[in-house]
Amino acid sequence: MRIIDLRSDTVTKPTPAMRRAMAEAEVGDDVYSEDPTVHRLEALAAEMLGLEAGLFMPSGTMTNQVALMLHLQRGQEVIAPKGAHIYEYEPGSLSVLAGGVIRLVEAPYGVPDPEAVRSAIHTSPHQAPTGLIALENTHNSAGGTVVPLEAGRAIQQVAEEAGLPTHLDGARLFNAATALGVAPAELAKGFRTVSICLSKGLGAPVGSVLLMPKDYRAEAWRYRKMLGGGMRQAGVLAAAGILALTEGPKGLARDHQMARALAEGLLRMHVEVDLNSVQTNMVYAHVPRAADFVERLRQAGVLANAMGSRVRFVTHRDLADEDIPAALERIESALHVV
Ligand SMILES: Cc1ncc(COP(=O)(O)O)c(CN[C@H](C(=O)O)[C@H](C)O)c1O
Repeated sequence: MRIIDLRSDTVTKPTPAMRRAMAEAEVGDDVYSEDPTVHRLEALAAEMLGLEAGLFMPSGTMTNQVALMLHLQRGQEVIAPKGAHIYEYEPGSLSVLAGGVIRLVEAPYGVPDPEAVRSAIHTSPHQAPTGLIALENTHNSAGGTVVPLEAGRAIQQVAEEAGLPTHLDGARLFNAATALGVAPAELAKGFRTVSICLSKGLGAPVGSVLLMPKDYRAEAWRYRKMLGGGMRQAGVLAAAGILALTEGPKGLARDHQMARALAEGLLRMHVEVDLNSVQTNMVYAHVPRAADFVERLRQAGVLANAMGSRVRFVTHRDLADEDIPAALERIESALHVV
């Protein structure tokens, strides 16, 4: 039986073209800044996102954490939307590495109200001083929801008035750009630092890029080295990353269509899904005893993740057209197993 893997878009495997590019990549020691393919990837990412410099890293957790280390002094606070990945799934790194604390603000569908952000900014000497405002686009635990341009701009305005920098966790920024029909650079505009993942829907096997002002790069490089992220002949990975940027976005609309079809199929089975939150390649379903249900799904040949009281399904490029209808059949059977 074909296993249908809906756990995450991180499960995407490199395409044959990526494997060829990896095998043929021109490489050098990137710790000595001598890998030409890494340089090409970083320059391409910076150009596509409209920021001055990029730094290639092994993961999105590392690009986020290096950004937090760049922005925060010890004891400072970052304001972020409730459910932010930097809080939920980067195991306390913010406190250990940047020495910071986090203040989560309500964020319906991943979009905080600008006034809620403004009122969360600390000014009293008795409180942790606010050092950064972070957003996440798309917002994973809100459902893979997008932060529209005007909403992002409004929050950047609040940050600017308070003299604060902003960071964008853009692990799935290209999904947001596809859903909104805008260029990724439009969504990145105005943020001091932007993290993008090559290894999710864009399909690269490994890696993320942190985009930033060029005068930040030396310090970011040092933090990456401090975390053990200095890589040697990383051009083998960067070659796939270049194809992820140039070819990956083309397939994202299909991922979103598959997620929509999955959500509508679940609703037909009376599974609780908020269709308004299905905006890109994720579907969160409220199913009683989510972990048990995910186990029954595994036995039926569908892989998904239990995220608290919800089950998350993520569509991606490696799914075949027939996988969503097949998954729905298996999900229905798993629903009726007592
Ligand atoms: C918004 C966001 N920002 C950062 C990251 C971290 O990227 P990696 O460290 O996994 O490369 C993720 C990964 N998300 C993973 C997934 O969705 O399967 C898990 C939850 O960590 C993310 O969703």
